Amino acid sequence: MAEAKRIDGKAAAARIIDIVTRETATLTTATGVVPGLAVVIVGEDPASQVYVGSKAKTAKACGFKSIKHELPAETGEAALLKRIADLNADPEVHGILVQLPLPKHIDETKVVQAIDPDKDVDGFHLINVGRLSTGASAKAFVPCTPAGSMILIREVLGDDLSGKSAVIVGRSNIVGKPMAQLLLAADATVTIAHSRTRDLASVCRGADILVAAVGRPEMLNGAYVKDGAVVIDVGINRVDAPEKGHDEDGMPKTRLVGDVNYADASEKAAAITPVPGGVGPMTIAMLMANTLRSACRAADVAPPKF
Ligand SMILES: NC(=O)C1=CN([C@@H]2O[C@H](COP(=O)(O)OP(=O)(O)OC[C@H]3O[C@@H](n4cnc5c(N)ncnc54)[C@H](OP(=O)(O)O)[C@@H]3O)[C@@H](O)[C@H]2O)C=CC1
Ligand SMILES: Nc1nc(=O)c2c([nH]1)NC[C@@H]1CN(c3ccc(C(=O)N[C@@H](CCC(=O)O)C(=O)O)cc3)C=[N+]21
Repeated sequence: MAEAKRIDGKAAAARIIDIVTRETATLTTATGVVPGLAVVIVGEDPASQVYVGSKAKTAKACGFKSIKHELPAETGEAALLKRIADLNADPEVHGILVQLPLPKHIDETKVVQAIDPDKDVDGFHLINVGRLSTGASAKAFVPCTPAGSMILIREVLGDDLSGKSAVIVGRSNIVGKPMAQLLLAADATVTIAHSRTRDLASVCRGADILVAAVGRPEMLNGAYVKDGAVVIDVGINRVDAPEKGHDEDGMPKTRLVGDVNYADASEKAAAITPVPGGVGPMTIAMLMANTLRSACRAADVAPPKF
C-alpha cells in the first residue's frame, strides 16, 4: 500500500473561514447585523484557555463581535445560569458557547439546556440533538467537531457514503454520537464502539471510514486499520516530549498526539488526518459557520452552504 494521503484540516478550515468572512461582510453591509459569539469559560484550565483564545481570535478575524466571558473557578451554578439568561436575551449575541468541562460543582447538563437552542452553536442542546437524530437537520445546529470531520471525509469520498461501513470509537455526546448520526444520514452503515467493545481491533478493521474519538494517545495502530480506509483522528492528547527539551522548571516539553498512531496507520490507510492540523482547526471553523448561520437566521437572510 502506498503512503496514505494526509488530509489537510488546516487548509480546509482556512477555506471555510474565508467563506464565513466574505459572507459576514455581505450580511453586515446588507442588514447591519454583525454576528455575535459569546464564549463563556469558568476557571483557569490552561488548555481550555488556549482553545477559547483561538476561538475568539478567529471570530474577530471573520468580522464577528466576539465576547469572552471569563468567570472564576468558584463561580456558582446560579451565577452561570444568570449569565446565560442574559446572553439568551441579548439580541447582539447569535451564538453562545460554554467551554466544557465545567468545574465539578456545576451541573453541565443543566447549563447546556439553559442555552437558547437557537443560539446553541455547539449543537449540544436536547432540541438540536433531537433535530439531528430525527433528520430535521436543516434547522439543527450540528456539533462542530463531527460536522468538520464530515467535511474532511467528503473531501476524500464525496457526498454519497452508501455502501461504506463506518466505525466510530467513542460514544460521547459531543463527538461519538453526533458523528454516528451524520454518517448514518449520509447512508453509511454505522457501528459505534466503546470501552466495553470486545475485540476492538477486528471491529475497526471492518471500517471503510474509521473515526477515533477516545482520548487515549496513539491507541489505534495499523492493526486497527483496513487497507484503503479513511481515518479521522479526533483525539487531542498532550504528552511529554523530553526529546524536545525541558522548560525552566525542569518539566519536559510536550507535544500533541491523536488517538491514532499516524505513522503506523498511514501504512494501511488511503487517507488520514494528522494531529495537530486535522480535525482541531475544522472544529473552530465550523463554530464560525454555525454562528454566521445563526446571525443569518436572526436577520431573515438565507445562510451560505458549507
Ligand atoms: N479535535 C477536536 O476539536 C476535539 C477533540 N476532542 C478530543 O477527542 C477525544 C475524545 O473526546 P470525548 O468524546 O469528549 O471523550 P470522552 O472521554 O467523553 O469519551 C471517550 C470515549 O472513548 C471510549 N473509550 C475510552 N477508552 C476506550 C478504550 N480503551 N477502548 C475503546 N473505547 C474507549 C469511552 O467509552 P465508554 O463510553 O465506554 O467509557 C468513551 O465513549 C479526546 O482526545 C478529546 O480531547 C474532543 C472534542 C473536540
Ligand atoms: N463547549 C465546548 N465546545 C467545544 O468545541 C470544545 C469544548 N467545549 N471543550 C474542549 C473541546 C476541544 N476542542 C478543540 C478545538 C480546537 C482544537 C484545535 O484547534 N487544535 C489544533 C491544535 C491546537 C494546539 O496546538 O493546542 C489542531 O489540532 O491542530 C482542539 C480542540 C473544542 N472543544
